Amino acid sequence: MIEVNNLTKKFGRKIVLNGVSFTAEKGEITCLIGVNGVGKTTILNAIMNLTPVNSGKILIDGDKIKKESYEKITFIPDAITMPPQMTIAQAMQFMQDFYNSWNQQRATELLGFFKLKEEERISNLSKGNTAKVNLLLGLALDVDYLLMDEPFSGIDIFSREQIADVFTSHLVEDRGVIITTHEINDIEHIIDKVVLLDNGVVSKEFNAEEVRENEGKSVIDVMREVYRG
Ligand SMILES: Nc1ncnc2c1ncn2[C@@H]1O[C@H](COP(=O)(O)OP(=O)(O)OP(=O)(O)O)[C@@H](O)[C@H]1O
Repeated sequence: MIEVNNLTKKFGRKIVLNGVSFTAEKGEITCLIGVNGVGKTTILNAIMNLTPVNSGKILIDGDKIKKESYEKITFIPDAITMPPQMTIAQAMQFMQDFYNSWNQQRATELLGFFKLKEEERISNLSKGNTAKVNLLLGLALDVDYLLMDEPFSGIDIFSREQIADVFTSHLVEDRGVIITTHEINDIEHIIDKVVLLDNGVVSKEFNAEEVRENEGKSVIDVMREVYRG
């Protein structure tokens, strides 16, 4: 489990996170939702220890993040970090050379799932296919937790659906996934837990299925209540 406890973060005098707490379980997809600039990326960076925080505590399976933690948690940023002149095959080789946790079998399966061609250059890919390669490079690592920043942002409906399908497949099951988004159209069905962020705090944390069953409400219904008051 990832536990985020009372996280505060300031940039200069601007308070971006003002006591954010939530948990994300293994085997579940947790979605951090909030408008642009609410601090979603900052939270992921804080979990990975990529940005200093002012206060608060983050635990991964009960431990503070340490060197070994990077073998069980990975961060997939919202833009691909591989040089554009690389082919997909070269990017995969790079990852294999760099990470002990690279799983070539899963990578090959993901290539097929996303219908990507290894010999294609990253610079020649469409936006949707670039997003898929970016996800492939992260999902092919044998890690327990995956953090993904806006994996559905700015891509067409068919690519969104294909990416959503990968989340409900065996390629992701059993892992703990945290994704961020500012809109949940087309992806509501893949989400287990929702963390709504507003004004530097968690305004609501809930299980999507429970709210659907017990209150007959969709995630969007709850968002409307929270954000529109
Ligand atoms: N390095 C930085 N220096 C100063 N301010 C920053 C820095 N990084 C982020 N911020 C500010 O912190 C706030 C939160 O940024 P963050 O990128 O975490 O938001 P977000 O919710 O991920 O937004 P988006 O949906 O646009 O990606 C924003 O107001 C942003 O301008």
